[in-house]
Amino acid sequence: MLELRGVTAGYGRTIVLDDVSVVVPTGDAVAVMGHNGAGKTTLLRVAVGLLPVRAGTVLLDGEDVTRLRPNARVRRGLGYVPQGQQCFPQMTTMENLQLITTSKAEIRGVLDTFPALTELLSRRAGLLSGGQRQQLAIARTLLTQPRMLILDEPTEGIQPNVVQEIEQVILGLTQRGDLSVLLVEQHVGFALRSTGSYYVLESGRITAQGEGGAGALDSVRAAMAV
Ligand SMILES: Nc1ncnc2c1ncn2[C@@H]1O[C@H](COP(=O)(O)OP(=O)(O)OP(=O)(O)O)[C@@H](O)[C@H]1O
Repeated sequence: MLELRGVTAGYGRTIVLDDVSVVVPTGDAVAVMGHNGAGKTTLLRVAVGLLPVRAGTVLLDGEDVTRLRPNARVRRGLGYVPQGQQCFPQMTTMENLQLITTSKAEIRGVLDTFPALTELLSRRAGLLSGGQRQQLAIARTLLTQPRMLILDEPTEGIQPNVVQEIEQVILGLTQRGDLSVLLVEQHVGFALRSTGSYYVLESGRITAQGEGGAGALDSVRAAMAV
């Protein structure tokens, strides 16, 4: 379980998150939605330890990790896929995976989740499509064996015709049951389909929260229209 409790954080003199609390229960998937600049990425950076809090606490499986560095949080089971399909472009798909593990069994395991990558193992990551690179970025993070996966706008910058492919992959991950997922998304319909509960973040504050599913669409749209 990941819990952000009363978190305030920002950059320089600017406060971006103001007393924000979010809970991702073990095995569940939670979406955070909000307009551009609402503070979604900042929230994830705080969760991962890339940005210190000014007030509040970050708990991972009940342990206070607020002062722990990102690598210590990764060792405790946190996996982070930042925006932008980040991989090493000059290296092949396989080399990108082998930077995380040389275990053939583990790589085979992750390729079962991303069969589209199997055909692309010898292709340089820089030559993959955005959707393929996103799958590689998620696959690399899964190889670190996270219990809590944090995804920052995985469908951003992906061609509309492959967004659905990414959505299916993420849906599979959120339904695995052994993985908790915190997902930041602008595609409200997709975010609600793939998660059990949601938060709306606007101007650094949580303005709505509830259970996910198609029934929540109107409430979320109303909260985001304000
Ligand atoms: N490194 C930084 N230094 C200063 N201000 C920043 C920095 N990163 C983000 N901000 C500001 O913090 C605010 C929140 O940004 P953040 O990226 O968290 O929002 P977001 O909801 O993820 O937006 P988007 O959907 O556009 O990614 C914005 O006003 C942004 O300009």
